Amino acid sequence: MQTNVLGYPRIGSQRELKKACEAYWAGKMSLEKLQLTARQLRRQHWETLQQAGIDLIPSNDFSLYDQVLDMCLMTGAVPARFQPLLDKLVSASSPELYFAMARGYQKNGLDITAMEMTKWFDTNYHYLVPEFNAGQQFRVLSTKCVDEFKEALALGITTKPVLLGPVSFLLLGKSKDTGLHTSQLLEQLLPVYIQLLQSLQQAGATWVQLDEPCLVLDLTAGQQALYRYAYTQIGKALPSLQLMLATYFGPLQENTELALQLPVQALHIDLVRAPEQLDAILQGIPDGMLLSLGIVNGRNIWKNDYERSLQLIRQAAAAIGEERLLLASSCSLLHTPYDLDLETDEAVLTPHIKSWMAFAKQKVQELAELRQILAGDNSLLEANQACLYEKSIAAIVHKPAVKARVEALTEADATRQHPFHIRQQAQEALLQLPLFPTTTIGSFPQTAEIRQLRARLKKGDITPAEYETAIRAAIADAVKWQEGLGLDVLVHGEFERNDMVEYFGEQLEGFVFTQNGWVQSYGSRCVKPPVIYGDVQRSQPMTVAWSSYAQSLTRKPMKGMLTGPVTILQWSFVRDDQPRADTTLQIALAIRDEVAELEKAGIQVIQVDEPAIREGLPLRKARWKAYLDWAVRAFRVSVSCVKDETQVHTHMCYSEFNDIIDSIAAMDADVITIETSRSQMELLEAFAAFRYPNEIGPGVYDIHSPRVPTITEMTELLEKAAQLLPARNIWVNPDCGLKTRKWPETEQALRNMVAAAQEMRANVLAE
Ligand SMILES: CN1c2c(nc(N)[nH]c2=O)NC[C@@H]1CNc1ccc(C(=O)N[C@@H](CCC(=O)N[C@@H](CCC(=O)N[C@@H](CCC(=O)O)C(=O)O)C(=O)O)C(=O)O)cc1
Ligand SMILES: N[C@@H](CCS)C(=O)O
Ligand SMILES: [Zn+2]
Repeated sequence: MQTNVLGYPRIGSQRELKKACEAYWAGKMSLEKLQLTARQLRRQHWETLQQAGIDLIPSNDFSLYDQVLDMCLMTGAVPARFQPLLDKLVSASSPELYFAMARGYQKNGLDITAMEMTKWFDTNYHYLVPEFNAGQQFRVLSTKCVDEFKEALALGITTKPVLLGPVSFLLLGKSKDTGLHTSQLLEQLLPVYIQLLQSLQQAGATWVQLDEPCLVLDLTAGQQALYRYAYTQIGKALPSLQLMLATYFGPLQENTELALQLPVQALHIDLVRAPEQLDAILQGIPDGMLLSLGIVNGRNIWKNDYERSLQLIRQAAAAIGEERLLLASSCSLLHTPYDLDLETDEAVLTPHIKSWMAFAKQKVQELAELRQILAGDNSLLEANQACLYEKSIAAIVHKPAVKARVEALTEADATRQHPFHIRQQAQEALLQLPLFPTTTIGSFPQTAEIRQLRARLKKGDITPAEYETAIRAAIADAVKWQEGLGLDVLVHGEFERNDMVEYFGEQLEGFVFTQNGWVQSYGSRCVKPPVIYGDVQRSQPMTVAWSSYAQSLTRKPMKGMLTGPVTILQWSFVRDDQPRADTTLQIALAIRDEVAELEKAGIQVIQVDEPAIREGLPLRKARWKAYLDWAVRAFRVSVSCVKDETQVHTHMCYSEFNDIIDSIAAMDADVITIETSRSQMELLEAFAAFRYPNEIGPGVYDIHSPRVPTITEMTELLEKAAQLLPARNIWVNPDCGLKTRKWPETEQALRNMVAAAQEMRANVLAE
């Protein structure tokens, strides 16, 4: 049986790629050095996989920024606004155009906005959204996949190039012209894919993996037909190239027959997310097609349950024969950290919990071990079973009091004392805010100085007291500064947080965190998801001291700032021994305790961020309701303990809510702040059509760009909002937190934002 890895992390075990890219962007590293770093990383990854005995080693899974952006360059799908950079493109491998598409370009008299970024399926990874126009032309502009294949070959490693398949590439893209459906472009796109595949074959590739994750979505008959057309054409053009069609993140369901009919040599299926699909696949798989069994979880950090994997492998082997099977990761390992062996500090990750875990490098070993077990090495199986059994009964995992508290939850615990219209009056009386009140989403710039403070604290170079004094000083500055700008509801700035999820994970029982467990979120930005291993509870206040201190510095309302239960769950590595809903309710109770304590400490406005609620939505519509029911309930449990006059905010970004607006309303937050500026308030139409009753802060400027929005731009957006919603319900705020921004642009942008709100107030008075 062969082993197969769909993709490997690429940011570097010490985040070498992040550091190199950021240094290159800052003009502190040469292009040659950046390219050398990238080459070294690719080599390390290939050699790691080779040494583990993996048969199908991926290439072109590496990316300087994003694999979908790479595909745009390989197919020449460059949006027209980048034409000036395309015109002066010296070499296809020059990254100026590439990084401009990812990050925008404000140089040499040009001001070009970046491509839009959105979530990669239900993960916390973000890809750049391909943009297509009516006159779209495609051509091979970059030969990255061929270059990297040759690079590995020169090292003596024959790899399996990985490309995002043509249909998913189009379906994940966006049409920029009304009347154009991205699917209409397939015919023009295919010759470019065929040319790339021919070049790969000429270079010596025998296997190519085409990722088609859209096959696990609800597809229309038209979209299904695209698959038939695309793969028939590719199959005809390249009869002797072995294609592996890779599906992941869910079951094929009604697309099973379609996938099995496509003229490909192998199909990869995700048996971690969807083991139930194996029966149907085995029944329908045509003679001669190989099956890659995705049994090692690419989305989590727990050791594989060998017994369970072996059952699936044996079932498949009995049906179609061992020689037609490949043992594989469920999806790319991009979503897991590098190497558990780098977790050496036992005070951070105890050896006990560490013994239950596997990162990317260990997962690759697991594939090799499964093969050894199949060849008769029972000791590996026994060791694995002993470890998993010990984990299942470990006293540190189970806390009966936590389970009992969740079970005792009632509807009243998830319901505020009075309906919104009564609360709104109480809050208006207490807070005395002007019309169009201004606020920000929570974080202010996480400068190098602030991050270094934390790094020095970790190293023991400064004491906790010195750290606290420095963070308090940053908060005091931020409070004064916000008062100076004239903002109405202030924030403390979140300077004490490394990350909005990790910070809570570090303080809650039932969580552990890691030293090096970095995972790419987008481009050079990484997150270190905490690990939920057991029942969750709060043993001490997590934010109250910081918020109370900030409130003590001002008479204006200071927002308490928390991350919501669904987002904490979604952005952590979760335990795999109980339903996600149960874990979320445990987190909700911990947040509820914090909310109650903030209120007791005199905080009148409390924001509970839920940016990941949309991302957590199941990929198939049929499963939405069940998810939304528990997700909304968890949010309500986390905030419903407060008095009517305590104003509960929530915040969401990267969100397309049009089809879940009723659930957003059911969360019953007094105020919701949302990302809307890039879509020109499009989202508000859904809120208006639904007659969304509570208050809304539609983002009036994009925080992903250093660009400072003008007052007029923001008043225009607010005018649009005022046409759709009652003025009484509108807040004025940016799209999201400002942690990735620098202070000078933040100050100018917020100054303009306050001026825009003042103009809106004056207009209302004049009417
Ligand atoms: C809102 N978003 C978030 C998502 N997921 C999260 N878990 N958190 C989020 O906020 N998903 C959706 C979006 C994604 N957006 C972002 C935005 C920004 C980042 C980001 O900036 N990440 C940082 C890492 C943050 C962090 O953990 N910082 C630590 C450690 C910092 C560090 O690197 N320290 C240095 C030493 C200090 C120095 O010299 O500068 C070191 O260790 O070498 C901290 O602040 O303490 C990033 O840099 O990538 C992520 C997602
Ligand atoms: N309060 C967080 C929300 C990010 S989604 C912040 O401001 O960064
Ligand atoms: Zn946000």
